[in-house]
Amino acid sequence: MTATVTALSARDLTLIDTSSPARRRSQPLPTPAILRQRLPLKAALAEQIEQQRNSIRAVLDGADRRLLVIVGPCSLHDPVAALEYADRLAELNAQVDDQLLLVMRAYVEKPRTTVGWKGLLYDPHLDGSSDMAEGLALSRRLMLAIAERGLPVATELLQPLAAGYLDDLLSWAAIGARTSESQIHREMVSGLDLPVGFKNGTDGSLAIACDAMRSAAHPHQHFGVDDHGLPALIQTQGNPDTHLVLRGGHAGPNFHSAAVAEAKAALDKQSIEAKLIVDCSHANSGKDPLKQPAVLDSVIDQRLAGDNTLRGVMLEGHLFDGCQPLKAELRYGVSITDGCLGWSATEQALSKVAARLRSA
Ligand SMILES: O=C[C@H](O)[C@H](O)COP(=O)(O)O
Ligand SMILES: C=C(OP(=O)(O)O)C(=O)O
Repeated sequence: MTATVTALSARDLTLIDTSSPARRRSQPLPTPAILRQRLPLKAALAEQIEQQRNSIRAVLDGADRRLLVIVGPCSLHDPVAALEYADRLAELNAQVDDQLLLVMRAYVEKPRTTVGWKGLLYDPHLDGSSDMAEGLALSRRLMLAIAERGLPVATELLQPLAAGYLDDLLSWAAIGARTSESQIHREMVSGLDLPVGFKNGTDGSLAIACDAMRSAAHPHQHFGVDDHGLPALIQTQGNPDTHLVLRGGHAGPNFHSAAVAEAKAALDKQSIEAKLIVDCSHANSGKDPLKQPAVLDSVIDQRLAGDNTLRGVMLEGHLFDGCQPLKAELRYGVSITDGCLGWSATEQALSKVAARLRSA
């Protein structure tokens, strides 16, 4: 029976009448194994990524006193602009890496409050054609290119079925505010060999992220698909490298010292060590990207005042300030999802942080 199933090729699968319900149609995609084979991760780059994961772990554990900075576009939509951003970030990295551990946001999946463009992985031509086979390949190519520039790659893992196409390239991942409470995401994290941040809920709830960390630290047995696209019982070992990302909530920001103290108390209640990342964007900036440097400054003030549980920050930055609606004529280097801080303000803000930390 197993032999029959595993012998089916992608072409055979297209010939099977799956009697799709009227509201659903399906189209085969390459499996994770096939995509990884087509766009392989070479041994030297795999070694670099392993070292970068360890460096991030060391910062989060407090063994390395640098500040983790996860920075980059809200979403990647234009490969040329994404790589220009990566080149600039790699250049900045050379000047600040004594104080900051820079990681580039390479977000190819976007969770939507209702509907909207769901990211490069889903719709790489930005026109609703949903060429997901190309989206998967392009996402992998871009992440490889960013990693080849020496930068650690971060992304949000939104669709667990998509993780297997990309997770070997990641040094850090987020579970977003809309999915931290999901058992399926917690199970997935439990099987990932990389540091993962759980965001507080969109309503500001810390408890769901604390529960998520405890769940993801455990081994799980769960339903999934293997690298060859076949249904599988997945058995995970538990992930010890998770942490809380404070992103604010409906009631307002949660980066001020009182909110940070509240987060630490919530973690302490569940006996989880506090290793905090503050997302300077989203509800912490009231969705005004230009307010991110002020949030960043406040985090650095708290760190310099002695709070060494603040181990990292996240910033949404692109080549130019703001955002634009997704339409035919797009401005180069401007986000098509949440507003971002432009490169010059980002560079200035991060250079200032490095200088402040250096002279502390
Ligand atoms: O960071 C991105 C957005 O805040 C998130 O994807 C939700 O976006 P939306 O509210 O525009 O759908
Ligand atoms: C969607 C994001 O964040 P959050 O889950 O906090 O809304 C993001 O960082 O792109």
